[in-house]
Amino acid sequence: MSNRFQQLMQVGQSLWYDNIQRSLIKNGTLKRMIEEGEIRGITSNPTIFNLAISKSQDYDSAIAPMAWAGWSAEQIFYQLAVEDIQSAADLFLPLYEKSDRADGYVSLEVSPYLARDAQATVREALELWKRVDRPNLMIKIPATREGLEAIREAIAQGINVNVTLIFSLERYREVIEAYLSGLEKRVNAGLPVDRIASVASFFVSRVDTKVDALLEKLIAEGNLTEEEACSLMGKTAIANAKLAYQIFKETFNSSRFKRLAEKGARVQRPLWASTSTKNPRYRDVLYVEELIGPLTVNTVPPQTLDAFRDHGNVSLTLEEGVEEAKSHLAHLEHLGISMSLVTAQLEEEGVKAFADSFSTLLQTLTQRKEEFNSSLGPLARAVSQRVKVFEETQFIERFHRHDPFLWSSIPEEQEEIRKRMGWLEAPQTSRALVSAIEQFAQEVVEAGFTHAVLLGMGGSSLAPEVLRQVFGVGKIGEHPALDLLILDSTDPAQVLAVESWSPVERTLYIVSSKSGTTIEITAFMEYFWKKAVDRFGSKAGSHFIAITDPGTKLEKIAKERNFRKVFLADPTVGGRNSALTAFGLVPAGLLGINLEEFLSRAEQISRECRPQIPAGRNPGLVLGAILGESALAGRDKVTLLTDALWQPLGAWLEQLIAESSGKRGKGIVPVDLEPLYPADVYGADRLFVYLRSTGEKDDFVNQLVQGDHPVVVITTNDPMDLAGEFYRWEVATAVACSVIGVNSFDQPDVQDNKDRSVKKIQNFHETGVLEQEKPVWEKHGVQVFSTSPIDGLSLKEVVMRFLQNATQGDYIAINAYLPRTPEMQTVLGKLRTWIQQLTGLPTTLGFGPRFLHSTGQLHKGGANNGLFLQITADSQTDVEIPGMNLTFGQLERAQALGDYESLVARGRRVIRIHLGKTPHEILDF
Ligand SMILES: O=P(O)(O)OC[C@H]1O[C@](O)(CO)[C@@H](O)[C@@H]1O
Ligand SMILES: O=C[C@H](O)[C@H](O)COP(=O)(O)O
Repeated sequence: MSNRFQQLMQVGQSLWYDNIQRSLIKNGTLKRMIEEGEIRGITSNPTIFNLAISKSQDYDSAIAPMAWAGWSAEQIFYQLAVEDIQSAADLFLPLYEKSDRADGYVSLEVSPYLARDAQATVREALELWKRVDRPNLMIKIPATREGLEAIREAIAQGINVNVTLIFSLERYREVIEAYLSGLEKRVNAGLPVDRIASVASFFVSRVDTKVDALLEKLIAEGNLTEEEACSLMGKTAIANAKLAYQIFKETFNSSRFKRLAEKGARVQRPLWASTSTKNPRYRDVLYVEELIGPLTVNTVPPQTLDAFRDHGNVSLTLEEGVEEAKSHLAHLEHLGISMSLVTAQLEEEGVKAFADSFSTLLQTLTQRKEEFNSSLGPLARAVSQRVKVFEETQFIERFHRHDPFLWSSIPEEQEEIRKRMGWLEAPQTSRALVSAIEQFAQEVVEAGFTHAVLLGMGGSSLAPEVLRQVFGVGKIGEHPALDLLILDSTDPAQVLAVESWSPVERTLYIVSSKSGTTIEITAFMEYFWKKAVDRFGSKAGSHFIAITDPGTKLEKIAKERNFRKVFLADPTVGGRNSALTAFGLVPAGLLGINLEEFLSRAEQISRECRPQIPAGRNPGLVLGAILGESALAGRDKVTLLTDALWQPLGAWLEQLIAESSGKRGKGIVPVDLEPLYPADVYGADRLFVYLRSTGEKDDFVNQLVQGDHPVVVITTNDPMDLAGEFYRWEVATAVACSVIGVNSFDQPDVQDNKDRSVKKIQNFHETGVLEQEKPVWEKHGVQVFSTSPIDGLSLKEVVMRFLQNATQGDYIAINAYLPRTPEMQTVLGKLRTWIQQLTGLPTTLGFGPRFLHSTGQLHKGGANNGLFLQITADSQTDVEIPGMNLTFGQLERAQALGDYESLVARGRRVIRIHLGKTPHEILDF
């Protein structure tokens, strides 16, 4: 603590901060200021909140759900204010306790509209007291005539009161009287008074502003010399305050107060408010330096605090010049400046100014709310209705109780659901993993590892991939962290590409499988295990780790093979909800991400999703309402728009949304990385979600909104917010599934695909061929497979014929069993645009077998509104999978064929284009 702050405290004055702003709370500034001893309390008022909310974007993410839920501007304001006040109060709690409840208070003002209504003020004061629910809260009540009654009653009811807008000495006496009689009322009723705190905010600078102006007027009228006026200017406010302090001393030294003090009552400290210097000709710390004395508080705005920190002087000034103060005021009266008139006007103007600020704030909020609301366009009504229903039916309480009826009434499914809700608490429970992961990360970098290859599919691999792309490679202690590549393809070219990326002696292989039996992952493991054994012999295990559920086959293998480490995952969390468990956190730790901070971001949002929070303020719940209502309204294509930072998140969202929702003939179709088209091209089956950081797509979004397309904008720009997004979307997806009526936590149709592939492989082992139908079209080495005849002079024509089957509401999925290289993505991206131009329909692009663990479930289990263009090719090189009597190329083909058959079996519209050895550029129509 700097000397100045220490000295101030030693002479008995507490400095409070006349400022509140969400960013100060979130970014740790407030905590630091408290810990460094700069400030010992906080005051807010409607003007401060207006500034905080209207002039920043700090509150937008909180405003959004409330706006979508249809809340009024006033409801939104109180929610925001209460949140800030609660968070600030929590930060001050240690000081409150350490100072034996002398300091550490945070003030929240009642609505300025109620300043003339005693009863309504008390009602609101009690309501806010209850709602904020913090012992170190002070409710600010203006000291109007009507306010005095409210102050007395509020004190009598046992709440802490900061009496605000005191200007005159007469009113100050009345304020003290209200305080004392409020306490006496309690004592007479046999109630305790020792926990009641109160301050009387005596306004300072505004008095000078007003009196100085009157002095100027006297000069202008020729009734006062400039010299005399100058000797009077800038002195009235301090004189007034000094006399107020004398009243304080007198009253609280009285026997009346002593009787109360014996019962534990505390003095009502004078608080110097309005202490920023308004006249730039005056010293910027004038109203601090001149009012220093014991048992007082001075609340200062940021610029005054900065000035005091820089050059404030501390000496006991408050009791100096009391006589001069009296004669100063007498002099003014003599000049015809009536202090009672001045202070009455100030009170009137003060009430009006706060009411005006409040009105401006409500107008701003109304405007923001309308912007958010209009962005939902045709969905706005249904969404707000849905949130109301959530509130009425205690949806989120049931959600947190893991009530399976929210998703299914089938007993077996319910049993499974009950076991799959652990992710809700992951931001808290996963903290237990942090030190082990950090230690392990340190160990591997010290052992010389520089690369990690994660072998996983779907939920076990997509979160790590997003983490790598969003965060890049950080540091672990002094060492660079590991660079990370995901292998989630059985395409031989991709397996080889991963192999050549990773220097085998310095690569850690992470076998990541919840079930421990996923065929692709087993194949990858065997492939790299053999390489490691060939190279390191019995030490091969030290290059491998596993992340898996307890008791899986993988755990057993890992132990047998002496893996460097096995991280056991939480079995109550399903694969696609596992980002914040070991499946995401181990790779995150190896990338050098600060896990404590990462989890605390998730925790922040998880707190907003708790049952104690009103439904309309719950960001996950409201987003879920939007996704669900949108799907019910036929807008089942959730089209993801992203700024560069969040682009990688799309793939993770795709698997979460598609695999969770796409079943029983229903589902939400995520459309990721689709090229942008003019707004009028999109159909009425779209909901857009814009994951915004820099606002690159703001113009495009405006066009969409103007075109009446619903758009949800989520703005975050710190990579650490990824943790919160994982959580928000997990909640939202589960909620949306409940709205559309599907079980979010199973993937019934994935198994069918797997079974068919396994059967194909068995058959292959018996016959030596992978069984497939006859092509219905063939030219220049390219074959097309379909259940119905199809013809055309060229491949392009065949595809066009196939696409003629599409109608409004359909989507076209390109499912490519090809290596996921940038070149391939470009060619298939062009194909996507071509299809879109031809059909006007949404398109998706997935690489097999990766998408089988993502959108694959939706393709088969969702609504029958997909047309599937499966593409396969003969790989140029192939590689053996050790111990499986199979190559990766054969496995990939078996999976493609299984996928195709599974689609056909479900009556889906599908063709397979087999390119054979023909270069994929042929698809560039
Ligand atoms: O982690 P595992 O059990 O290997 O499963 C990988 C993926 O396969 C699925 O079970 C089915 O696609 C996903 O839900 C999961 O994320
Ligand atoms: O409690 C604090 C007061 O609301 C604040 O100090 C008023 O200051 P101002 O006169 O600078 O608006």
